[in-house]
Amino acid sequence: MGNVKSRNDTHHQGNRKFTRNLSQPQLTTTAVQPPPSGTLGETAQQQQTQHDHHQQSLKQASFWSLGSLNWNLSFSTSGRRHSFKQRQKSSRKSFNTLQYSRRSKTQWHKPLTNAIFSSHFKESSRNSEFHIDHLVAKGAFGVVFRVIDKNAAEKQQHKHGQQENNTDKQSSTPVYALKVLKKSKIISENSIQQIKDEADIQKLCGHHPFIVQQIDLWQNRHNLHILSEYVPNGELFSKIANFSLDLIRIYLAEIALALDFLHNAGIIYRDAKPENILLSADYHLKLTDFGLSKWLKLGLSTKTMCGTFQYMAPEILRGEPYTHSVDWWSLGIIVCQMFVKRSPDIRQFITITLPEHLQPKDSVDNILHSRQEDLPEAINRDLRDIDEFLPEEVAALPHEARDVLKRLLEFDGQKRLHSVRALQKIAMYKDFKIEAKYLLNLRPLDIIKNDNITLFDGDENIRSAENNIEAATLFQNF
Ligand SMILES: Nc1ncnc2c1ncn2[C@@H]1O[C@H](COP(=O)(O)OP(=O)(O)OP(=O)(O)O)[C@@H](O)[C@H]1O
Repeated sequence: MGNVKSRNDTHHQGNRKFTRNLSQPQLTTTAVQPPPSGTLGETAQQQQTQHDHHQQSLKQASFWSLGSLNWNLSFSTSGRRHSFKQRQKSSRKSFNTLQYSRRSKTQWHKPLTNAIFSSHFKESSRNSEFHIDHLVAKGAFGVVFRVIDKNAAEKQQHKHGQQENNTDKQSSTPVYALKVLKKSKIISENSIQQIKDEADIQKLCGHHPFIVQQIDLWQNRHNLHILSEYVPNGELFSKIANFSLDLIRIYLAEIALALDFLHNAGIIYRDAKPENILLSADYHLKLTDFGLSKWLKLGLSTKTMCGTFQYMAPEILRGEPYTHSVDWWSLGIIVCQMFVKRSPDIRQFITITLPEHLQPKDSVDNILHSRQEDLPEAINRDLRDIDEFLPEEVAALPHEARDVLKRLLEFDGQKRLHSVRALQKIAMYKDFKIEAKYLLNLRPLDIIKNDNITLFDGDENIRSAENNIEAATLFQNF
């Protein structure tokens, strides 16, 4: 089963926040223009030279220089975004103020747009220091590339050149993930503070072993750049087809440690889902994307409605104030998906709690097109019993698995399991230490092999030169 197929599994449906399909080129890049045919006064030889140059460029596409790209991105406003945030009035006001201040101008004044972000993003551009290796993903505000540090790569080549006949010439290539965000999109979506919080939070917490580390931040005229460590094995469910109890025990503990760390640092994460959980080289987990995270002291509550529908806790869907325990609910949904490859059916629940304009379209359509007598009984009442909501396959799971699911997917946020300390005490973690050091000494790959777990070949869409050209094209036209 390939990578693409896995995205069509039930537990992935309607939950993507970016497109990875690079198979449909849209426009040609500025960096690699096809040779102009029959330009006036051009000799056949000149045309041939240009053509050869073009072919050469195609071959070298895996070494795109960021500096050579035209950074004029255009964002589609119709693009689906599955993580969402209901904006607060106070921040909307500040956006309006910004709009009025530029009313008479046709373009953003460079110093103004730079100044908006300069507290977090330095102005010295580092773009020319990196080659785009390939497009990793397209997110809500920008794109993520795998990039290579040119200088470090050259130094390494030089070193290898001196180590003739060295049997092991392979060493780690200096690669990073570069997230490029369009400033105008951030401003127009009133997300300036959100981006700054994202940068601050990742900077503060990135040293945690199960959180993606931030390396650097900078801006140029049009874009913001977040350089992070590159996590090579992709998203959790894009790579792993099925999970054993032993593997789930490790992965649940790792994400629990990351969330607990954030919570104790005064941060609520609010977007725990498989797309934001990446697999490192040795198949440990790393949490990424702090786009919905917010500074919130442990014990305090907030009420901005945000997240990804499938993973949002009942109290958020009800529009009630909520606490850090919403992250543990999301973790429960992910663990349920790992156990039975299905999500709990939250649609009935959403229908009775979300205001109509916030309901996912398919669920509203399903309801509208159903005859009254076909509507599930639960629609007209509140769901209270967790067994009504969990997939039926859960009943066949071992006791400790059912136990952890019920504790994480507790409807009452206050009763819900919401700390590593509490997790450590339950049956699933008997004789198992939920500590980073202990976990890092375990080898998930051994478990994957021993338990006959299927790994998807996740890199098929990003390796060829053609796809790298499409990556640059997509980047330009995004
Ligand atoms: N450091 C990284 N290493 C490898 N892949 C990464 C890294 N960071 C992000 N990605 C990939 O890029 C995807 C999008 O990244 P991210 O979620 O940060 O972007 P985004 O614009 O915030 O997306 P959205 O707002 O739509 O959730 C991730 O789901 C992951 O697949």
